[in-house]
Amino acid sequence: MTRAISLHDVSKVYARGVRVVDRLTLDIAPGEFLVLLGPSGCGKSTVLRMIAGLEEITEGELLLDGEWANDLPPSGRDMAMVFQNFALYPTMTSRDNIGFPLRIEAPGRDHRPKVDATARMLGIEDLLDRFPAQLSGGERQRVAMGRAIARRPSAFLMDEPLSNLDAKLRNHLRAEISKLTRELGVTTVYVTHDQAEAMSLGDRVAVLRGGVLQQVGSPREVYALPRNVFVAAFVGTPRINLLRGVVHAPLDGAMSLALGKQCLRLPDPPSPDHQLLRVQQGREVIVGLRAEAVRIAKPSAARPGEVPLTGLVEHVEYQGHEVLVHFNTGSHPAVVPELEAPRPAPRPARRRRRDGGGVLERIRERAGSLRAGPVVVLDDPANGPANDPADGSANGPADAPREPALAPAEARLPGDLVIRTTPDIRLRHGLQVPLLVDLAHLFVFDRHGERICPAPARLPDLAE
Ligand SMILES: Nc1ncnc2c1ncn2[C@@H]1O[C@H](COP(=O)(O)OP(=O)(O)OP(=O)(O)O)[C@@H](O)[C@H]1O
Repeated sequence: MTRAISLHDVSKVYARGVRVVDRLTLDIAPGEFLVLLGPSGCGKSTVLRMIAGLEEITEGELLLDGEWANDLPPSGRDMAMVFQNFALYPTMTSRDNIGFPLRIEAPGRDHRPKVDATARMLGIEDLLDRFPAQLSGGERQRVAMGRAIARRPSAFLMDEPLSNLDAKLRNHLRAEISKLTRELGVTTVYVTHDQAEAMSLGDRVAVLRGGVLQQVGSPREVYALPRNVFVAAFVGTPRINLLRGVVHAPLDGAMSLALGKQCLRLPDPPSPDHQLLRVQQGREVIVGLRAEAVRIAKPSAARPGEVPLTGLVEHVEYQGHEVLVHFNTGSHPAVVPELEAPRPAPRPARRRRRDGGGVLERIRERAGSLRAGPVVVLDDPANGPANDPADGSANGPADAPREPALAPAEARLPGDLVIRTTPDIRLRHGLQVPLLVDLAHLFVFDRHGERICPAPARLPDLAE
């Protein structure tokens, strides 16, 4: 049996009033492999523990196969957990460790056939008589998996099960977990902060930031259509290039995105997606370009939808099958605080507006809190607050400057634009190189980090 797991508006507040999970809604289908992805401390394990019944739910409801389950004891949930620290009993052999949950469930019965079948499935038959201290990390994790699988639970809850293993073993076990859970057809919720792991394992990936769900979708969706700058930057390697830009939308000519010393000219007439950028005229935005959105080629080689740019080579990273080239294009990178800082910054207190608070403002403030603070920081510590020519103080709280920058831009790698190319192209430091940007792969985010191009599924109300 496999089960549906639903979380509706679930929050977790710890003793001292810290809200670590904030109104999380997620429906996980029977047999689905869902990955909870996010930086350290964003609340992933807390969500998993609430599903397991190891942590009380402060607000909201948990439904298992449609039945209210907030107060169901862990033993009544028929779920198995696998942790990152393997959690084996040191004085038991692998056979006894795997058979332990079976003995608890049905004492006195002969569980050898089930234990043997599980060991065969995991390829660990020859390890059954060893104690944990006589096993390698990978072998221990296989035994831990065996213990979770043996009693055929209706759901697996895995909390970073591979993070204590080396890279090669991790890749190998990742493939095994994927194969195994698919064969068993059991609903799996898997926690990780490793985006590559999330992308390769999940049917869907739920990205969390500061306890707030940012986006849930297939790996392809979250990569190709990230809802905000945080998701765009968290998913994909090398990290997406995020550049500060300004929209120029004259009434009688082509629109363009100014990127520091250069600009990207948009086609005229504009595409429906680009047309939506008109309302941003004069405003600062964040331009997102993945490494594959830019190629080295002369303007004369441009295909439809490609526009020129030039870059000065600052650093070349040879990776064997490909080369990452870091260019200086004269633009300014946008900073995403949680991705630059080793630990997420504490959630700052919300600032009160000087001009008092009406109902509309309170609604806006609540919407702001759903985003768990600014996703991106455009204020440059060196140059003072970002200026926004179109945006006077009258534009309301949505446009008001938010909290100051939390991470220095100096922590970044050299250059402002990283692109991927083939190893046969020889480039040296200091060379000026012609580039072509494929506008089909251009993202534009508003100054708060929400995607505005390609157009989001739900267009923001212009009054918001
Ligand atoms: N029992 C507790 N009491 C108070 N705060 C807690 C408790 N357990 C966790 N937290 C806090 O809740 C937040 C979320 O923790 P959680 O372990 O869910 O994050 P995570 O995303 O799984 O992080 P990691 O990847 O580092 O394990 C953290 O700030 C953590 O310090």
